Amino acid sequence: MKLKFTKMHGAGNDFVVIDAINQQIDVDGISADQWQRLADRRFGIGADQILVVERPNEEGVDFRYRIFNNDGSEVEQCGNGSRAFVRFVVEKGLTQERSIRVRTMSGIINPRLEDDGSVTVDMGAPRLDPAEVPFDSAGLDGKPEGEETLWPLPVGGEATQISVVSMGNPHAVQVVHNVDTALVEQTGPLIEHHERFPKRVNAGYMQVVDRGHIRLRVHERGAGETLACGTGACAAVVAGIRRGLLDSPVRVSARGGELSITWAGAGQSVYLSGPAVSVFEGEVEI
Ligand SMILES: N[C@@H](CCC[C@H](N)C(=O)O)C(=O)O
Repeated sequence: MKLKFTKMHGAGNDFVVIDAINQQIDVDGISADQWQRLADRRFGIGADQILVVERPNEEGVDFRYRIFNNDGSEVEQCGNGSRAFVRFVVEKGLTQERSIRVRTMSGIINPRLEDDGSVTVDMGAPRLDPAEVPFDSAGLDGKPEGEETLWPLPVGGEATQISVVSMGNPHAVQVVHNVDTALVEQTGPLIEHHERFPKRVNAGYMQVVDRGHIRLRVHERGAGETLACGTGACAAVVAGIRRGLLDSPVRVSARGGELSITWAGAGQSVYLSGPAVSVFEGEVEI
């Protein structure tokens, strides 16, 4: 089967975007191996995630957005991808609107393409109950810090203090002194596969620069460390505000670019802003 695709990125988090509206594709018939090959940087196009654009099967939303990590797993949410998504559907003429409602596996999000080409996304409210992440906290002695609970997660023989946040997808966030020297490659995979996270987890490492600025690295579930993670940025800022370390809005410096996060507190939506760029188009055999 031949597929037309667009290669895009948001702050260096890169995507293969596939239009499954104008192409007849049996998305559920594509195996994890085939997604992996498409995303492979040597044998395929190369991407952290593959994003599929579909018509919704319900009223009140404009599109259905499906997300596959480069290990072939389908996941609930992708923040940077949602910015690429709205840019793609506008540029391809799939909508006349610049603000759209999009169904993901974990709910409805609302990305808006601004006149300067940047995108702001209403990502919905964070879910803060550990059971919703999901995180198994049974028997762990969580310590309150501000409105947040810090959990002592044993990682590589050390008790790492983590916050757990769901942005539709699961995140474990820790504060580090310096992101450049944080042991992301070593501990990221251990946290991702930790037995306390039954659906695995994205592991975030946040350095607080000041109350309105963090530096962030994220080892992503199913993709390894990426140059930026949109939901990871939302989760880190939510955790930082709840711990009393940050005030909204917060600038997030990732290795691939800058994001901005706004959050007014519990029960409120998190807003993610940043770039979305088309790189090239092509056709691939899968
Ligand atoms: N890059 C993303 C998140 C993609 C999904 C994640 N790896 C997961 O498995 O939950 C973002 O920008 O949010």
